[in-house]
Amino acid sequence: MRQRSDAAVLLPYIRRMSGRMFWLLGSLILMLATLAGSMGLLSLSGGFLTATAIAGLSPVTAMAFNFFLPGSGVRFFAILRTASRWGERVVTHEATFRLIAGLRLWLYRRISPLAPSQLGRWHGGELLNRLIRDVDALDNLYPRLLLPMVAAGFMLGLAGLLATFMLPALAPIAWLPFILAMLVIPLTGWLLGRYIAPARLTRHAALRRSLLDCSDGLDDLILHTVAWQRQLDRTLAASQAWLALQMQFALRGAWLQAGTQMAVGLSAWAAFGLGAALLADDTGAGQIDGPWLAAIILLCLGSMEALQQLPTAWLELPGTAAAARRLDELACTTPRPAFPEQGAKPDGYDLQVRAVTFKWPNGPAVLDGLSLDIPYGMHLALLGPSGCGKSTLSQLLARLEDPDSGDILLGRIPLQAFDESTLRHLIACAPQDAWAQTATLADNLRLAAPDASDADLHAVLTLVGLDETVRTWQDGLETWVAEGGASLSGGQRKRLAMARTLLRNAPITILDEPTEGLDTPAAQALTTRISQHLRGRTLIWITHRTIGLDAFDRTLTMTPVQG
Ligand SMILES: Nc1ncnc2c1ncn2[C@@H]1O[C@H](COP(=O)(O)OP(=O)(O)OP(=O)(O)O)[C@@H](O)[C@H]1O
Repeated sequence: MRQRSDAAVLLPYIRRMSGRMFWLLGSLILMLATLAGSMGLLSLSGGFLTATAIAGLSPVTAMAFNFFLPGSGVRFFAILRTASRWGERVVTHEATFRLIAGLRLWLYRRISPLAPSQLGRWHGGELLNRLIRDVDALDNLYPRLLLPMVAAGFMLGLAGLLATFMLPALAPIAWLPFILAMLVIPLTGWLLGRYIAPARLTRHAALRRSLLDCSDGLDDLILHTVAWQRQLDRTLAASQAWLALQMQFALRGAWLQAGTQMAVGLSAWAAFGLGAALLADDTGAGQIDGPWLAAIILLCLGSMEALQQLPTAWLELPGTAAAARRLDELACTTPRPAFPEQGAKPDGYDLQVRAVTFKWPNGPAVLDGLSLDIPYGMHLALLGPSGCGKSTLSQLLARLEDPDSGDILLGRIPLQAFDESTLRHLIACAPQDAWAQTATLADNLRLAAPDASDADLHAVLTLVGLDETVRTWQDGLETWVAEGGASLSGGQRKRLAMARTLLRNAPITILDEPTEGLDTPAAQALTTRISQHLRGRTLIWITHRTIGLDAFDRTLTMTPVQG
């Protein structure tokens, strides 16, 4: 498939600026004022100093010379430059933060409906990279490229017009900074950055992935010395590859910057050479006098102020487009289980699985024509050998995935008819892999029920057999849980996730391997307690263990799909 051009990729991101027009316009006006201040200050000062020097040649002209008008002009430009520079920084930062925050929000909205298996396509580090680094890369587009381009185009065009009007012979030189800004720098920068800027981005992503693998798999990797050494070597190689590109990129940026400065310097010298030949003599013959010529030369030099951001911004532009492409890839993924905005209301809580088949993308066929009735209030134990599809069925029931064919009905209504919020209120599910947020224990529980009181939390912890332990901890419910639940034992993490699910008080609860990591008496006690607690509501209990199964209304043993 042909890759879309950088312009086509970036256009939608430029359109997204429209919501922040007020801030962007403010930023542009202040940027223009800063440039006018800087260029005016330099040019007027040059003209003023030259005029003062000439006036000082004779006492008569020195006495008659008006210092006050140009002096107040210099003061005006100096104050304008300082004040507008400060304002421009404040407003441009505000505009950028708002744009980037809006962009992040847009991206989160696009990816939040994606199923875990869809997001699982990306390495965790890669996802992080796209959410952080790629979004940040787009700030090159707004405050470093588009706004300075518009401001430079306007001011350098104006300066070119002014200089041409004052001395038409200087026109080719006076328009040089404008041509640099609008043509030479964009073209050279884009060509120089065409391959290196996107490669810099992908190498950085590779480095981040490798580093995250180091930290995520630290325990395992250290235990396998060879693997650890190999991982370190890989990370070091990724780091060196990225640094090499950084160096090349910086070098190209420096050359482009130096080339721009040299061109501006040469234009000032050319203006000096050409203007000197046209300088008015004592009799007044000639096209321009000394102070005006000095003003024009310094105006040429002052144009560097308008140009200085552009080389790096253009060099980075292909990288910015690459970042936008990577964001598009994420944002344009169609959510597989798509939920309606306004869904059906439940008419009873009986679950019916009708001839369901399911195969994971690039994976095995897991369910082949499965049919199952789970009337409301039934406690069902789901057993079967590892890999037969128990967790997959729970994901279909919770609508994290949709069946390839067949239907799942809740109160005779297909699951697809419910909006997400309604469905999540009806079916609570604790997946097999228990996850914990880096927060306090109470915060982790209140993810499911933000208004739950401490008494509610203790009650649900008692149910899962964790309350006694928590009460022995110095900070009790306020105990800090380390990243991914690393400060908890496997069994504690599991029970925390289960407690969170039970807090939801849903009519249907699915618990995947709830007794994993518990000894037999503890597993038996937990099964009995939860079964009693959920009596009258539906419970689907996925397990390998046969402990406490007499508490269930029905036991179903799944078998792997053949072939
Ligand atoms: N997200 C996924 N992407 C691709 N394949 C998957 C995914 N999840 C599960 N599978 C595959 O589907 C099959 C059924 O897995 P599942 O987790 O449902 O089995 P299970 O019966 O719950 O196993 P266990 O008792 O070991 O938890 C397995 O072959 C597994 O490799």
